[in-house]
Amino acid sequence: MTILDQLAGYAKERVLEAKKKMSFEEMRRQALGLPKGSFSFEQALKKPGMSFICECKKASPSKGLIAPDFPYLIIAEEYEAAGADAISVLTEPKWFLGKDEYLKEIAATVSIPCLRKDFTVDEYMIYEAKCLGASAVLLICAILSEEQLREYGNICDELGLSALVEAHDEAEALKALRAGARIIGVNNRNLKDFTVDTENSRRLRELIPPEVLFVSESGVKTGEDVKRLREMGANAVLIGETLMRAEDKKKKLAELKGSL
Ligand SMILES: O=C(O)c1ccccc1NCC(=O)[C@H](O)[C@H](O)COP(=O)(O)O
Repeated sequence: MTILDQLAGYAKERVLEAKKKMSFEEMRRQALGLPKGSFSFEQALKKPGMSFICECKKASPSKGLIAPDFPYLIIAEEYEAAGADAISVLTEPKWFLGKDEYLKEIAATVSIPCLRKDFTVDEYMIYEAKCLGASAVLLICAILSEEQLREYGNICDELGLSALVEAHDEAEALKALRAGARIIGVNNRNLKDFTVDTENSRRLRELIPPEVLFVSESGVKTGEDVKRLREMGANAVLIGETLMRAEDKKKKLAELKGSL
């Protein structure tokens, strides 16, 4: 069983528990009662040049504990002040030590869009993301059928949320396109052995039409990486560990933007 299977299996258990606290009907009712979102995440990625999605992540399956102290609100404010275009907030509790509260508080504090970075396995999680203040959710091709990608994309459209549809290989990128994805994230991390190769973005970029926003995820460490990804046509980079480990996040983001 891959780590993704385990993450998806546990997400299904979490949804069952969450539904005991608030029913699907009630969660949906509350989400639909909120003002429709303005697809602000998608808009943020449409600006000319490279957009930066900066991640708040305490731990991960591949790296274990990354940030023992995790002043998530300060980190989010630093990202915003440093010129991040959007913030990715991990809410998965077991392997990433994330919490829904992190997203709720960050989204209420910053004015840039927030992505709920979690392992969406049920439409309940999309309505929940809206109630937590997210502007976008992650849909992973490896754990969702094409039909689910399409259905969940429609729910996002109804709520005004953006869907970042994640692909790891050619077959998944084509599946995302068939399902109507408007933003495709290519993960450079091989989730079987955790190796990272940003060339994965180059391989898949060619398959994805220019009108579909292209996000390169994972393993971005230097300004040179960012420059290379921009040259290969990425609209945005999603950066976690490099920023989380940086003492001075403003300086690190400036460095990453520097060579553009
Ligand atoms: O990072 C992991 O170990 C991981 C394992 C299994 C599923 C997902 C995983 N990471 C999620 C991410 O997509 C990254 O947090 C994100 O792309 C940022 O990556 P990085 O800049 O390398 O921290």
